Amino acid sequence: MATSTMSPQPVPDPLSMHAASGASSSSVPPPPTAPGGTPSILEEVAAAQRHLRSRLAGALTKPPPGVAVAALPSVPLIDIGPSFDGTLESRKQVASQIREACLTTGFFQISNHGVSAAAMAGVLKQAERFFHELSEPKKQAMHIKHSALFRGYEPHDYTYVNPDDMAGAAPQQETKEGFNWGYEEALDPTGGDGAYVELDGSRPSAAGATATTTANGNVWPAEEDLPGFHAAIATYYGQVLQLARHLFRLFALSLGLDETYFDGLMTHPGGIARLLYYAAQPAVEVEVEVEDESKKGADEGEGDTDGHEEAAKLGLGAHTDYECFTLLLSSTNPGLEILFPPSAVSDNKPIWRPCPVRPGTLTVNVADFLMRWTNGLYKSTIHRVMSKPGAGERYSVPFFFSINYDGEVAPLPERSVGESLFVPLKAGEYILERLKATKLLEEREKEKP
Ligand SMILES: O=C(O)CCC(=O)C(=O)O
Ligand SMILES: [Fe+2]
Repeated sequence: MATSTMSPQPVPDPLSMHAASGASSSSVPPPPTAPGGTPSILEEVAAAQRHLRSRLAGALTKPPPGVAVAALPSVPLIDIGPSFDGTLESRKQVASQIREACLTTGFFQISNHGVSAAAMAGVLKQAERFFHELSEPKKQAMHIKHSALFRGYEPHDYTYVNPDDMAGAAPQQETKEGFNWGYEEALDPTGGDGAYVELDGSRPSAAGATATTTANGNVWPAEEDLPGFHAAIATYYGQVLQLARHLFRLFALSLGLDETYFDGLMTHPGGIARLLYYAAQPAVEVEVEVEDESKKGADEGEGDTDGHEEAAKLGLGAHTDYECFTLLLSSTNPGLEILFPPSAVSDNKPIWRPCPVRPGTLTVNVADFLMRWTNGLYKSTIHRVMSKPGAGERYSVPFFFSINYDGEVAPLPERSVGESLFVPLKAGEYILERLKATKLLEEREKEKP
């Protein structure tokens, strides 16, 4: 079991906290006071699950009667183009918009981000080819059960991002299928610093490499099976990785830190990425409720007033992400939903809202490691994917940006985030434990020594 290096301290419920300064304190309970002892990452994993469960209980799926969609929280769009113009002034101006989004929704979308339209279209096209053109035996040969690091092909029912979905009276299978890979120096436009370590602290070993498995444990389809696949993935990954480094400098500025504050922690960053596929669900006949026009949404991709929500299938269970932040590219079919925290406008209940579809943008969300590092100041917000009948298939490419997995993280300065309640730990240890918790219980049993 991975445990963090820490002195005995209470275990805060990381997702229920608000920071000493600046955080929006939307009905968050105080952190539980644990009786002495050494808290472990496993306890934090359990706390995250408890938080998820409590937020899901009583969550609204529709605006309360009489509340206009426009009055509900949404996902801001930030034009980050000016942050590339070479002036600190412009970078600070973009950083302050990022700060506002991180303090409130924890989600924002970015335009003029520098990832080329060709790279985005290319990786989405490869996602389609992977799930439709590669034979079942070839996919199964890359099954993630062969990887200690969750690399390769993930059938829809092997992991449950919300473990509660696999248990209880009404277990719900996710519809998603995935293909996962991680950081490699060969995919990093900077070439890295030669010091990459994996989630579990291991160093890539050439001994493990084969024609389709790289030294760091990534598994790729053979070139003859999907010509051009690897090249398109590498192009997109390189661009999105560099964008993530740029964004992390803006995050540093947004926290009132020097913009190079995190630089030494992203020389060989963790960067798991996935191709995700949500199969189309056949259209069904539904009674369509006639809505009051004034309640209709101004957001793109609303799509939640069409009466199909009851028949929707769970694409990916409700969860928060684990790393620092996620950069998500998706096809134009809607499906991503965000659980906004309780507020007066939603009767003080959490409320599910669709994430707007804004072609050409990338969606950014704060994840749990950054949330705990910022002492709860930046919000890691629950989200899920629902596949609605007749909405067509959906592809997405999340990129989960982490600092170097072996980077020991000290609390951020008190002037930025208040007096931190979090204990230092290594990013890799934390993320690996969160990933393990998504595996089917029987799979975890099998792995016990
Ligand atoms: O497919 C999507 O739109 C979201 C994916 C996601 O939230 C995840 O993989 O963590
Ligand atoms: Fe996610």
